Amino acid sequence: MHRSQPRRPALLTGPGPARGATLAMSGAALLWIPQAALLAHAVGRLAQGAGLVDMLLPALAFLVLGVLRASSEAWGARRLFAVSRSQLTAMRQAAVQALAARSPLDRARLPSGQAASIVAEQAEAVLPWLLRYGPARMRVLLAPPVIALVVCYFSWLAALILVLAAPLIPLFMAVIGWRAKAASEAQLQLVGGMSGFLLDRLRGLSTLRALGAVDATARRVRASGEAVRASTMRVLRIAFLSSTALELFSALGVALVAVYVGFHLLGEIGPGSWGSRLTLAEGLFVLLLAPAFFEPLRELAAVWHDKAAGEAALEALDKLQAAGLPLPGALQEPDEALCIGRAPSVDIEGLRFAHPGEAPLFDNQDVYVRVGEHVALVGPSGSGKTTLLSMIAGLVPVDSGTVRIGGVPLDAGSAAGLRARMAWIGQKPHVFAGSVRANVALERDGVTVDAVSHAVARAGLGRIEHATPGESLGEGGLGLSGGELVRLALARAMCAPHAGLLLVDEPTAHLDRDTAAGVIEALLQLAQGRTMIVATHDLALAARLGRVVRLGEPLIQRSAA
Ligand SMILES: Nc1ncnc2c1ncn2[C@@H]1O[C@H](COP(=O)(O)OP(=O)(O)OP(=O)(O)O)[C@@H](O)[C@H]1O
Repeated sequence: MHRSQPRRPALLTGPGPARGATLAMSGAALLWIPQAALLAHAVGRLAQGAGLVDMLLPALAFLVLGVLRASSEAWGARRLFAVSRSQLTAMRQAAVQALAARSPLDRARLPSGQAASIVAEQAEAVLPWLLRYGPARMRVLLAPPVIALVVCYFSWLAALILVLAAPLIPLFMAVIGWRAKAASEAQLQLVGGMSGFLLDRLRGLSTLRALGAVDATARRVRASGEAVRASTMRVLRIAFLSSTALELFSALGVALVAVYVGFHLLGEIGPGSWGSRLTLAEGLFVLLLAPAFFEPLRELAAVWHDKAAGEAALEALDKLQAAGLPLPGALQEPDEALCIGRAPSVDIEGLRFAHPGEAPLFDNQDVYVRVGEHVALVGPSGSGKTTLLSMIAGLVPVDSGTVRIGGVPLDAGSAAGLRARMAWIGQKPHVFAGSVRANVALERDGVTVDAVSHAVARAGLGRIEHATPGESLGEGGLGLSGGELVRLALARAMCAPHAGLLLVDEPTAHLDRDTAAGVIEALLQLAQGRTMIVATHDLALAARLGRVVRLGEPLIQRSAA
């Protein structure tokens, strides 16, 4: 697919809120022209025999201009920092919102470790680009042309030397910059890949240990680290090369002007100053302006790789915002006013759905679950049980057909409100690093301490809590058994009294008979007075539910409902 150019931050594209700040920072460089004039004038006067008293006024003016220059730069830098920070925050928010707006079933989403690395770490590279590259670029557009004109007023030959030396610098910078950008992109990709790899392996540490794959994983981590080191060195080499080339050309330019002015003052070189000979003060003035002509170019070169890194980071942020499978109603507040009843019915009509790039999973499927009914959804592996539960939860948009929960059509407008009245109980609930209670409460509004205590006791989680009082559960639930994880999911659902529809995905898979029996009891107790659909291969569980339905057959004839 053709990738569009990354969106440039407004600071670099047009008049943004920080345009004034950038101008103040860049314009400050021009104040060196009157400062140099004062300096040259004072030296000229001294050479003509003036006393130190005559120097007081120029010295004072020089000082005032210096203070003005420093304060204008400081004000601009502070203002630019504030605006750039808020702009970066906005970019991060947009990326996170785009991630949140994608369906959890979207396989094209970046691994969470990589996404986290881009948002938290790589995105920071945008800041130096805005803070240093932006003002440096404007200074290059402003200062050298003005200085060249001023020098030209006194000596066209000195101006010509400056103007001829200048293009060599951007030319070399551009050539080196292409390589720097490619190297920076490769570097960011490597760092992101390594972060993602590390996070995924840390999550699966117990599995790796069980499979005896810890050594192999350690070797891969070492190899990734080595690749990142080599790529960092590549970026640094290019950065050093670019500044060396630049220093060389600017030193040559200044030296040529100095040679010209020196020989001109000695009377060795006549032409180049519009027919009249330069005075000492004029020669000195030209000489003082020559380094200031190259200074912005040197500054730009020093921050050139900031642009490359910033653009690469912006591209990575853009990648996070690429369109994908949407999550219906992702960024909406749940509609509190939706009225679907305490234990809603589920009515699916003419459902058609295919995962992206795959054969249709459902073709004109009808499903109906009555108010308060408990249904077991069975079928061979891959028949679409989990996918169907996901569509009832509004986690993925249907291709065609309608899903109604409690009579309310599930669409982008109603999905958030309907989801707030459902609970999902899966085999692998995500466990956050935190206490058992924090993992049950999940900082949800209205979940009281009493409700959490009650849920922990009813779900049989008290044993883990007492075994590790006040201790944090590991990220991803390391060390928790399959049965304990399902109990945690049950306890979470118990703390959601408004969830009238329970969607349960294989709650007893991989559990021994006794544990499974305990989970089934807890589940049935939780489901009292609620509608429940359970995807399962467990015949013992299916037998305890009101109705068993094979996928591919209508759950109930609509007329019989
Ligand atoms: N996020 C996804 N993206 C693409 N295809 C998917 C996705 N999730 C599932 N599938 C595919 O859809 C089909 C149905 O999968 P699903 O998990 O819904 O079946 P299931 O009946 O729940 O299976 P099981 O009993 O093994 O859990 C499978 O072929 C699966 O590969």
